[in-house]
Amino acid sequence: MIAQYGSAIGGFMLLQAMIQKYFPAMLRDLLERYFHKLVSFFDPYVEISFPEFTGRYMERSEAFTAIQNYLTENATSRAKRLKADSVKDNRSLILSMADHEEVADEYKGVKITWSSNKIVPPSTILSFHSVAQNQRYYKLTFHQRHRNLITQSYIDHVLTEGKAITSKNRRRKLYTNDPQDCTWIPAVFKHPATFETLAMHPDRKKDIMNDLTKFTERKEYYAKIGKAWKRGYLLHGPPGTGKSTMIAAMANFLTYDVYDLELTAVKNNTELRRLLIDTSSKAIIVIEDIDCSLDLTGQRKEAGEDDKDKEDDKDDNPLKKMTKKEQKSSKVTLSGLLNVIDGIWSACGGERIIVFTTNHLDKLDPALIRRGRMDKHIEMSYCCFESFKVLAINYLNIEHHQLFETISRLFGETKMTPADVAENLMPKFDNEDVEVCLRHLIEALEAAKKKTEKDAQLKAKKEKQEKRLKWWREAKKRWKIC
Ligand SMILES: Nc1ncnc2c1ncn2[C@@H]1O[C@H](COP(=O)(O)OP(=O)(O)OP(=O)(O)O)[C@@H](O)[C@H]1O
Repeated sequence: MIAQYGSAIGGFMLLQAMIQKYFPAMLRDLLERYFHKLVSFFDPYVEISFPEFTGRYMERSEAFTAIQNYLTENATSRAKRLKADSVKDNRSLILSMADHEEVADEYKGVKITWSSNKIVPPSTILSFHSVAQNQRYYKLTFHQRHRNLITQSYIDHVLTEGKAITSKNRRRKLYTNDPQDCTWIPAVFKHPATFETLAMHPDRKKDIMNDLTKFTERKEYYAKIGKAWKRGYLLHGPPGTGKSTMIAAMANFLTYDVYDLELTAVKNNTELRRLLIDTSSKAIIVIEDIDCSLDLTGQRKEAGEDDKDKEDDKDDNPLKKMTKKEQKSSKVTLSGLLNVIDGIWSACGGERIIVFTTNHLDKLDPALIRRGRMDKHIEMSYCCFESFKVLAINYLNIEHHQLFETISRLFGETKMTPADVAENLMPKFDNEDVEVCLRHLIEALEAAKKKTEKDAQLKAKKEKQEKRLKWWREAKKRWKIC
């Protein structure tokens, strides 16, 4: 029997070799086509392959990655042979189907089979072509009577879900601009801030989250109204009120990358444009302390402000001097910045959020922050009792305490930034008790209240003196007293 099988296989291989050698290519194609038709007549199953690399330059297929993630999440639990593919956040392994493994999936009552396959290269010599051949692919098999459902709906469902999982699992990046060669330097973005841990009134947080969600869902709307798919946020408020924390919370909420743009390190408008074009979609572009970054108000200076600048130059503070020097070495102008925010360049790339932060809203040029450019102005203000409750959960893990009443009253009487509140709430020693931390905060609030009262008295005294001086000057003029 073995001899018979051997000779049959030998005969078949001889026939195949003769067909390949002597039959013209066209005739060979025709034979293959009829052969496949004959096979499909007896086999009602349809197969679709999704290779790992596609295109002329063999780029990694987005569909392959999406399917891989979909199967990892939905079907891999049923596979018997798994492969640990990569490490997620250095904590857990991502398991995917091993090569030549099969799993079943179900969609609207229809059974579908996915198999993971690999084309083994004929030779081990690595060349461009052998890399192309050494690729994995997923094969989708289903009965031909479900062809419409699978091609028109199931594949879309798999790709959409897979892409959502890809973006959820993706390691996000924090980019900073390199002053030497006008490129972005990436680092892994791992800021733990979320809207849940952000100290702010819950209603305001909800409003911001709704605004962000609406923005991400409005691709078609932006296209319809002929606007680039971008939104500007202006975060303003005193130092330590959580502007940077808010940006991290936004990035974590949207799962976007962050591009931290240091304007003083950008030489001119051309470099600025190049950097902005280089950002990916799903990105938050941040310019912190925009009032200190550049002399963007220069074009609208009022008389007398130049003298003030000269006085500032005389200032001994090295930090202030350096900022001025850096400002002078950068030739980015207000119009250059406005152009990248909402000019023709802003339409390059996909969804993007631009965030400016400032401690001095009044110092900014109105053109820079007008609605349409900076669509949403968010005031980051001093800590209120609602914000304190979030910090109490974050730092002390408590939702209520008998001292909350005193703290609530003190928040109504004085101002303290969330950064200062957080600092006072943080236990100084390992075994420090909750009450001790709350008492620290009460002491700090009372000290702040006293200081505010003293400052108010001094201010009132100064105002009174100025008023008297003014009255005296006018009186001298009126009665011509020398
Ligand atoms: N609203 C807040 N919610 C939670 N933590 C906060 C908040 N505001 C400040 N903090 C805490 O204070 C620290 C400093 O806050 P952050 O850097 O976000 O303030 P900022 O307004 O950006 O300050 P600056 O204007 O000086 O850059 C943060 O690391 C965080 O721990």
